[in-house]
Formats: sequence, structure tokens, C-alpha cells
Amino acid sequence: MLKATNIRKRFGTHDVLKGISLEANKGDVISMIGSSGSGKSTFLRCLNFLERPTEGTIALAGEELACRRDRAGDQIVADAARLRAYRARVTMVFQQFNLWSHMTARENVMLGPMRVLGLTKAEAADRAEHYLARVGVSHRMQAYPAFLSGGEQQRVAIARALAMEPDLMLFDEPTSALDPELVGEVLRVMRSLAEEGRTMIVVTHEMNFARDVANRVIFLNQGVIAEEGDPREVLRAPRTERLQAFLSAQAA
Ligand SMILES: Nc1ncnc2c1ncn2[C@@H]1O[C@H](COP(=O)(O)OP(=O)(O)OP(=O)(O)O)[C@@H](O)[C@H]1O
Repeated sequence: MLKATNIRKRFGTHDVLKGISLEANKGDVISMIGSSGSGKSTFLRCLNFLERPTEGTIALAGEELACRRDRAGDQIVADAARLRAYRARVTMVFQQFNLWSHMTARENVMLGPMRVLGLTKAEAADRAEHYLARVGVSHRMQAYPAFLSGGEQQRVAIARALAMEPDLMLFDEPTSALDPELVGEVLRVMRSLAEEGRTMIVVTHEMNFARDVANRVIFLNQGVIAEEGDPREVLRAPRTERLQAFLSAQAA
């Protein structure tokens, strides 16, 4: 499904990602864990070209996203038209929801299918209502984001990502901005998406999600993959001191 090879990212003189490779197969639910600053969000953003990698290649379903170096030669740039098509197939859910504040929940979800996929307004409305129901916020579809709780906003953002009917969904710490009592409703939706076989890569601090829902866990440390594998094995018996320390700190 997705193959990222040797992704590197440097900000100035700071090497944040030092060559990360990852393959996600259909139906994989991969959680990425690691301490603050280890590069998790940067890696996810590189997968969607919200950050331009310094080096590396990305292929979706065997097709490499044609990339070239920018003029200065220090960033990888993707062709604009192909990037638009790629982003329709690889959608992202952000920590801060990123809904348009001047649009209702339903309009937020309709936008991508209309603008990117070319659906008519009526088709997009049907699709938006379907996915808003899927995440349990049908009753709020005429509300503007400011009138929704954080959990509702994030579920609308998930509906927006689903409405593109993507091959792969990227989640960047989707529950980190939520009040604790709202985390469960979002995790329940994500768990149900995993159970229906969706392919997901989730940057998270939710160790229960990583342990119980994901089929693979990746532990990032200082810009490299320090451990990866079946969460039940990796999290139960960490091999590196770094992961042992990270898990102890999480449990404290
Ligand atoms: N746009 C940027 N410019 C400069 N440095 C950046 C930029 N974005 C991220 N960084 C740096 O890259 C490093 C990794 O950041 P990143 O947000 O990927 O970490 P993270 O593992 O997701 O952390 P957290 O769990 O706190 O979100 C940090 O040192 C951060 O300061």
C-alpha cells in the first residue's frame, strides 16, 4: 500500500529524521510512539508532504510519487497535480482538528469530495451525511465548529478524512488536544475503523490503543526507528533501554 524509503528531514543543522523506512500493507494499523521531539509528527507530515523531506522516496500502491529536488537541492518536491491526487488517497487527521470555522460540520466534510473528487453538491451532501453518521455526529451536522465539543470536532475531522474514501489514513496525535473525558469517544471511532480493516498510521501517546488496536508498533527515538514489531511483544518485552525508559515514564 505505502512504501516510504529512507526518509530524512533536516531543519537547518538539526537532523530530525535520520533515514526512516516504513511499509504499510492493506489493513495495517501502525502506531508510532516515542518521546517528545523524536520526530513522529515530522515523519507523518513528510508522508503527506506537509513537510518536504530532505531525502527519501514515497510510493503508494507501487507507484512512486514523482519527486525531484528543489532548486537549492536540499528538499524533495512532489509534482503538484500528482500530490493532489495522492493526498486524496492518503488523508490526515490533525491534533487540532483544523476544521474551517466558517463552515458547518457538513460543509467541512463536503468540501474535499466536491473540490478534489468532483462530486456534485448533492452527492457530496449525501456522502458527508453518511460519514458524519458513521462517526456518530449526525445530530450536529448543521453546527459550526465553535459550537462543537473537541471530541465532536475531531469526529467531524475524521468524517472529513473518511469522505475522501482514502486508501490510507494518517492520524497525528488525534486525542492530544482533547479534555480527558472526550478522548474515549474519539478512540472508540478509531478502534471501529481499525476493526473494519482500514489502513491507518497513528502517532499517539495512547498506549492502550497502541497495545490493543494496532497490529504493529514503531518506537521512534532521536529520528530513527529504535524498535518495531507486534505491539504485544514489543511493548511487553522491550529490547532497548530507551523503550524501557519510555514505557516506564508512560506508566508513571
Ligand atoms: N518547522 C520546524 N522547524 C524547525 N524545527 C522543527 C520544525 N518542526 C519540528 N521541528 C523539530 O523537530 C523535532 C521533532 O519534532 P516532532 O514534532 O516531529 O516531534 P514529535 O516526536 O512529534 O514530538 P511530540 O510528541 O512532542 O509532538 C523537534 O526538535 C522539533 O523542534
